[in-house]
Order: sequence, then structure tokens, then C-alpha cells
Amino acid sequence: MKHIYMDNNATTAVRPEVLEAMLPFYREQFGNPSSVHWAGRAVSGAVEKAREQVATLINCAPAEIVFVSCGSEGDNMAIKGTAEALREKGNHIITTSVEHPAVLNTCEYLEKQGFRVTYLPVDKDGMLDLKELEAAITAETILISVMWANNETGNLYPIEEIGAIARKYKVRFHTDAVQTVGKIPVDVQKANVDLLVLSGHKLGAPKGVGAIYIRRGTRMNALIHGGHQERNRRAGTYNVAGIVGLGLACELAGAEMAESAVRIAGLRDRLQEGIMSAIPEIKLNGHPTRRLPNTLNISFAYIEGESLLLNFDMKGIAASSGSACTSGSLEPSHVMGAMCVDVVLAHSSTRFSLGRDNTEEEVDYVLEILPPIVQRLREMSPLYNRKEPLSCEECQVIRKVH
Ligand SMILES: Cc1ncc(COP(=O)(O)O)c(C=O)c1O
Ligand code: FES
Repeated sequence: MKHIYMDNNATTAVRPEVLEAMLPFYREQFGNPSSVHWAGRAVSGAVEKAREQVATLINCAPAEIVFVSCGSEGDNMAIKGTAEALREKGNHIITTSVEHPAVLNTCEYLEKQGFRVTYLPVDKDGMLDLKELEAAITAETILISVMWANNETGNLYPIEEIGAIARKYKVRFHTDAVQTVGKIPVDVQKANVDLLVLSGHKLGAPKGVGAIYIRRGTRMNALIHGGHQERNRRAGTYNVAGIVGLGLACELAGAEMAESAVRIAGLRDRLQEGIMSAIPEIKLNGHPTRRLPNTLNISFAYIEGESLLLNFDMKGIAASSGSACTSGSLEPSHVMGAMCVDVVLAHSSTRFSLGRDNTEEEVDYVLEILPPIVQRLREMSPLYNRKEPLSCEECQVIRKVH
């Protein structure tokens, strides 16, 4: 059976060159970079080289990069570290209703600690109203946290404009760029961000490593206390091999980005157009143009995203419904809920996220097998046969989305 992987927003394969570069650090170069002897010295240079590679990709100074274990840790550090450090100044945080759980659940945690959080709504395309954002700022606001790209729809948020607003009101600005870095150009100077988070496993580096950019002079509390690594900003023995892998993946992504973004967008558009011309009653979720080059999120009315994925899986195709963190539950995604996608469509939202290894043949294979699967599932669907929208009262599956 063919294996076609179209779930690159969940995770990516480690690039072969990246794995090769990492291996020596599991073998002969096993030292702890914090040690002053030969074994430590042999690897501390590799960590610093990786720091430069990451910094170059996002246009900051190497000293402004702190290595962490994953995107979730970076988001926790950015938000909790700011909330604690600026508690005297104010207790209000602004974010959006479509953030990843790493941000949303951190904000909910802080609400329990006495912080006030504004969750900005989005329109039906999943976009923000910046006037609403500006109006939400008060004298108490200490942080604005808006993701650069949404993991489910691929929507790109106007980070430069939000950064300018944050500057105007002297509010700190954090962006979760886990889905963005490595896919499209990211420049922290142009974007006016103070804190930015990225994650290795989304760009061809391994799982278990990420980084946070902390603009020079940004006062933050640490999340993990212990040794003096990362100039007291993040304790814990370095994941040397992971960090080396992240550094190389960033360098490769930077070198290839222009070419690969165009190629991947071409494949994504071929998939989108093929689906749209072959299957009726579908809806594109997210903004049609302001989105990542690799992401396509479509709802196939009347069918369950989960059953579609199961049928895909049997044909060797890996895609996803909702985000990797929330799929497995039958609740529709909070992102679809925030976009007011109706219940029949929310349940059938399916995400294809392409990557550098996908080919035109793979797209064509998906286009060949998809229409008959959708047709068969619709024929089996009681909703399709009755041709009427489901009311909230009748909804057995969704607890509360609107
Ligand atoms: C937008 C976004 N933020 C944060 C994360 C969490 O990153 P990690 O898996 O490295 O913890 C993800 C992962 O899916 C994501 O898509
Ligand atoms: S349709 Fe709204 S809760 Fe079921």
C-alpha cells in the first residue's frame, strides 16, 4: 500500500541531513556543553552554531534565542513568564479564540490565578478585527499574544500591524510562530514582536526541541528553575543533538524557502481545485488567500471528518480533522466553532497539510480516491438523506460550540 503523508502541520519527518548531523552527538560527542573539560568544549561550539542558525532564520541576535523542549514550553514560558514579571504593572492579557491549546490553556490557567484574559473573536474566514484588538487594550494590559499562522486553517494573521499596535500602546507582543517558521519568511524586527516561539518538529528537526526569541531587554521570569543554562532563562541540560538538528533544519529551510513555498503551494492548489471541481457541497475553511502555502482545510457537508479519515487511512493517506491535540475527541475544533462554521460542516472539517516530500502523483492519487469515499459516506449519512440542517437540540455529539 502507498503511504501518503499529508499531515505536516501535526509533525514532519526528520530530514535525513538533519539526522546525519545529529548522530555524532549521540556517539563520540556526548559531552555536556556546560562542562569546562574537553568533552564539554567539543559540543558547546555546536550549540552556539545552532543558535546562530536559528537566529539568522528569524533575523535576531543569537543571544536573543533560548532553547526549549517544544513549542508548548515556549508558549508557556512567554505567557506565564511575562504575567509573573509584569504582575505589578497590570493583569490583563489579550489573545484570540483560535490559538493553539498551548496558548489557550495557559491563559485559562492564568485566569485562575487572577489575570483577566480577552479572547478576541474571529470572522467567518477566521480573521481578526484589529480595531477590536486596539479597543481591548487598557492601562492594565501587559501582553498581546496572537499566533502568526493557525495550525488548522493555515490562516496568517497581520503580525506586523499587530506589532505596530502593541508598540503604540507599549504592550509586550508574543506570537506563536510554531506553524510559520520554516514555511514562510519570518523577520522579528519587521514584525515588531518581543517574543516568538518555534518548534523543531514542524520544520524537519526532531521532536523535543524548540526555541523562544526574547527581544533584548525583555524582562521575563523563568519557567524552569535549576542550573544556570541559557543565562538563567531556562534550566536543564542541553538537548545537544536536538539543538544541532534544529539549527541545521533552520538553515536548510531558509535556503530553500522561496522555492519550496511556491512548489508546495502549487500542490496544495492542485488538490484544492481538484476537490472543488469533483465534489459538491463542500466549504473551504479559513481565508482563501491569507494562509500558509501548505495548508488546505475543507468541510465535506453531511459526513464525519473522523470516518473520512478512517477511510483515508485504509488507503494509506494520513490527513487530520481538527488539530492533532484535539482529534480523538468527538467535539468539533474550537477553531471551527470560533469561525461559526455550522455544526454539519464543523464535524466534517478535514485538514491536508503538505510538506516538502509530497509529489504531484500523490495529490492525484488523493483526488482519485476522495470523491467515491465522500459519495459513499454521504449515502450512508442520515443527515445527507434528510437534507435539513441539524438543530442544536438535536445535536448528539457537540456539547457546546455556540
Ligand atoms: C500553532 C501551534 N502552537 C504550538 C504547538 C505546540 O508545539 P509542540 O508540539 O512543539 O509542543 C503546535 C503544535 O501542533 C502548534 O501547531
Ligand atoms: S448544534 Fe449547536 S450545540 Fe449542537
